[in-house]
Amino acid sequence: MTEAIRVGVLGARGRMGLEVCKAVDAAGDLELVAMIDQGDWLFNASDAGAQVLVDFTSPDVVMDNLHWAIEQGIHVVVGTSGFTEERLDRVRGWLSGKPEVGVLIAPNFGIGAVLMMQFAARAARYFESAEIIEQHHPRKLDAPSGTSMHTAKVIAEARAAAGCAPMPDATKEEQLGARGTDIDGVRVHSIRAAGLVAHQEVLFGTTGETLTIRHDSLDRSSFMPGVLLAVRNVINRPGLTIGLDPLLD
Ligand SMILES: NC(=O)C1=CN([C@@H]2O[C@H](COP(=O)(O)OP(=O)(O)OC[C@H]3O[C@@H](n4cnc5c(N)ncnc54)[C@H](OP(=O)(O)O)[C@@H]3O)[C@@H](O)[C@H]2O)C=CC1
Ligand SMILES: O=C(O)C1=N[C@H](C(=O)O)C[C@H](O)C1
Repeated sequence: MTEAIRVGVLGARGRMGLEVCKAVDAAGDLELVAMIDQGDWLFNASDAGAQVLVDFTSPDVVMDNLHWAIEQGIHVVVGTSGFTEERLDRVRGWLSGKPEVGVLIAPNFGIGAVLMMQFAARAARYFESAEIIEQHHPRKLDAPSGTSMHTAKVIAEARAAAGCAPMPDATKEEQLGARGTDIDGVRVHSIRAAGLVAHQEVLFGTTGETLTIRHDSLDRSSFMPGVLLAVRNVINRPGLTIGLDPLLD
């Protein structure tokens, strides 16, 4: 019988961390060996022999955690948001000194959310306008969401590759924030309201028609199949993997 993969969770007492601990614990091929949260010693994870760390902490601390794990030769699955191109380049730099280590960073582990981003990229070239409306629970620290920023990026790349003209928008006078924020030329609007979990609409428009692509995470369990898929694969994927797409394909 193959040995279980030893997994440590960072942010283990948080909303996502708790769910990940339950999911890892319930998986026969994985063993939960470390639960680490604010104030705990990261070396608890290496002392426990963790082969993979799962990070759901905060954008403020995730880079330090990642750097430490890569230095220790521990593979990492990251769900924490806040990854700019500059941050990704820093991770690539750290990995160049540890080529055997795998890091998988996904803006969203929901399979439906991954498909929503793929569908949005596919639709992007056929519409004059594209705007994103993301909605989350009010305890979320960052806006716009990592998912919406990644979606804006893939839409912008698809539009640039197809040579699309700039989106029409005659706005001349704007109250601050009325048109959302501009991410790679795509407007992103962030809503925070009690009762929500994680939701996103991508609204496309062109002459005489609109297309709305919507995804809803109604419960944090929606992220778990994607997280477990990443944990099982990251040990055989040295270097940096961004998003779940290569694992699903
Ligand atoms: N990629 C995806 O599919 C998803 C990503 N996310 C992202 O995951 C992140 C976490 O979200 P969520 O679980 O809702 O947030 P929470 O605030 O509920 O959880 C974060 C946890 O991390 C702890 N923490 C803070 N600093 C450290 C540290 N240095 N080491 C270990 N633990 C630490 C926090 O402790 P304390 O509260 O004491 O600060 C808290 O318990 C966010 O960036 C969110 O956007 C969320 C859902 C899905
Ligand atoms: O904080 C959250 O809850 C979520 N964060 C991620 C993001 O910023 O996109 C993923 C999902 O939207 C839930």
